[in-house]
Amino acid sequence: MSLSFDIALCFPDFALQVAAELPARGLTVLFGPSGSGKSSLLRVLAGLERGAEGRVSFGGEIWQDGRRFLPPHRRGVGYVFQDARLFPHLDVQGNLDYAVRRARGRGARPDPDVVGAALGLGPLMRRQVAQLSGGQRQRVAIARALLSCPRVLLMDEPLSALDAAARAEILPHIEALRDAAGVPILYVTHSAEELARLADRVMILRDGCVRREGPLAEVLSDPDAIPALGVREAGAVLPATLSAHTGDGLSVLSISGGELVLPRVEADPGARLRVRIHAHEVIVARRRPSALSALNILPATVTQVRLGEGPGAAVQLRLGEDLILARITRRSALALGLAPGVDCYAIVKSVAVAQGDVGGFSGE
Ligand SMILES: Nc1ncnc2c1ncn2[C@@H]1O[C@H](COP(=O)(O)OP(=O)(O)OP(=O)(O)O)[C@@H](O)[C@H]1O
Repeated sequence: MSLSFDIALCFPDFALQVAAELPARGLTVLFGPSGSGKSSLLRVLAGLERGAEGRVSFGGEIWQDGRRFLPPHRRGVGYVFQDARLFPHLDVQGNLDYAVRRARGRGARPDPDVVGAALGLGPLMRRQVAQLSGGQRQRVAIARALLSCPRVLLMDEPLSALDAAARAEILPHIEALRDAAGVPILYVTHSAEELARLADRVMILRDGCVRREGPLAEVLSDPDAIPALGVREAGAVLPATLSAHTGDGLSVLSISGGELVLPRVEADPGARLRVRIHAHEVIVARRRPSALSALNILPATVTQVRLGEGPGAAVQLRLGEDLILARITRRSALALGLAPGVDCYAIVKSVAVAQGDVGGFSGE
């Protein structure tokens, strides 16, 4: 069942006005600068902002409309915060059992063993909360939210308090959760890496309003989305299938526009993946270069060119059925005569795609 809302919330110095419909399953990333209203929107949906006006409904059930207001505990929302907020006097099993007890009578409950396995909690069940690392605590918090049988899962920067190693450890678990949870997930982050790895859909908020909303591939390949993502972070995400590993530490991925050779990707041949290609790592050539160190030289066609006000230009390229972005200088875009319809080559260094840029594919 989908979650739809059209809400307004006014604080003395800030106004939030957002309307959207989240599909029945899949993960929507709410992305935007600090103070754009991301947490406030989650709080409204959870029923934690009595001052919010407008309408919120889930499937056919009205959560909020005019004077009607369903309190938080009757909405069936799972909430994961930046800090895990576990019960410190219980072990991991005790924390999960609490969620299972709370969920009683709320319909189909996920199997605790399956959730525990998906989040890698098996060996941790008898540990006290104080004996867990930050990443482990967050995994327990996510499992607990799921076992409470939520109809919607709200995750507010669940990885922001963790270091890079803990984030890398937990991201594959959230990918698995996204594909298995079967409920709408709204996930707040400032991180373009989490956005690229996890989102099925993206909603970019700024100053309390939605600036852009749509499927991940569409938003990330849009030159207009670059300012919202930041020029160093912008880049498209391509679906890929791992074809083979080579003897010299590389992996070959098949994409709709050819093959990508990357540093070894830890997955089995046949695995469906998504690969993020940073716009500033793509070089554009009008002729196929030779004697070049870069391993990926892919035939492409220019679909859009946006000249910036400064020295930069954003070029959208079609590679097979997919779109990628190249961020080059305005001078190069003009010198090469790049314009929609022009055939060219997109050149991507293998090592420009890091481990964190390759994630599990979501069966959208
Ligand atoms: N209870 C409140 N009373 C008054 N103003 C508030 C209240 N809660 C939030 N605000 C204001 O609303 C705006 C949006 O805050 P919110 O926490 O939703 O932003 P955010 O996008 O989640 O930011 P961050 O990424 O820093 O967490 C901010 O200007 C904040 O100061």
